[in-house]
Amino acid sequence: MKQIIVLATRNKGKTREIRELLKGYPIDIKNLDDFGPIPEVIEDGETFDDNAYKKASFTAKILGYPAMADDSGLCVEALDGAPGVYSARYAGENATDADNVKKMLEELKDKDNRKASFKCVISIAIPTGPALTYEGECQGVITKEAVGDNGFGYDPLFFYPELNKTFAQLTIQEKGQVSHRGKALKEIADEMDKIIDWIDITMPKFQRAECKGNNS
Ligand SMILES: O=c1nc[nH]c2c1ncn2[C@H]1C[C@H](O)[C@@H](COP(=O)(O)OP(=O)(O)OP(=O)(O)O)O1
Ligand SMILES: [Mg+2]
Repeated sequence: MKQIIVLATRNKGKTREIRELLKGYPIDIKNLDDFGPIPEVIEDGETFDDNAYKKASFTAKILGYPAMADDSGLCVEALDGAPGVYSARYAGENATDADNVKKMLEELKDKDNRKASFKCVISIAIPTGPALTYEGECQGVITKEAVGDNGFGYDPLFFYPELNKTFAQLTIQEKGQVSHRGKALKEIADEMDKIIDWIDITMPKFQRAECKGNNS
C-alpha cells in the first residue's frame, strides 16, 4: 500500500512541480483540498527552515497524516538578501505574483549587480512533531523585464545563465533538473525508501490510546 503524504501548500505552481518530480514513487500525495477546511498556518518564522517546519508539522498534527511543506523564496544580492522569507508578501500582504514581479523590477531599476539565488527548504513531518528536512539552492541573474510564460512567482525574472533562459522558459522537468526545489526533491527521491521506513517506524499507528476499562 502506498504511504499517504499530505502536501501542505496552497501554491499551484509548487504543487505541479512536486507532483511531477515525485511521480512514480510509492507515495500517495494528497492536496489540502482533499480535506475539509483547516486553519491557515502563520508563516512568521525567521528562516525558510522555520516556516517549512511550521507548515508541515501543523498540517500533520491537524490531519493525522505525514505532511510535506515547501518554504522558498528569492534572495537578491543588491537587496541584502531580500525578499527572502518575505518573497510571497514582497509587494504587500495579498500580493499576486504579478505585483511582486513589478516591485522587484522597480527596486532593481538602477542596480548593476543583479545576482540572485532561489532557496527552498522542504520539511516532512509526522503528527507527533519529528521531521526530516531537505534543502536546495540555485544561482541566477534578475532580468530587466519579465520573459517567458511557464512556471510561477518570480520565474519570468530568474535568468539561468547555464541554459541561457529564464525559469519561465523551461518545462517543469527542465526547471526541476537545476532549480532549488528540484535539488531538494532529488534528495527526497534518492532517499524515498528510507523516508517511508522512517514514517512507518516513527509514526504512531493509533493517535488515541484505546480505553479498555469502564471510566465511571
Ligand atoms: O520556483 C520558484 N519560482 C518562482 N518563484 C518562486 C519559486 N519558489 C519560490 N518562489 C517565490 C514564490 C513566492 O513569492 C515565494 C514562496 O513563498 P512561500 O510562502 O514558500 O509559498 P506560498 O505562500 O506561495 O505557498 P505555501 O506557503 O502555501 O506553500 O517565493
Ligand atoms: Mg506561504
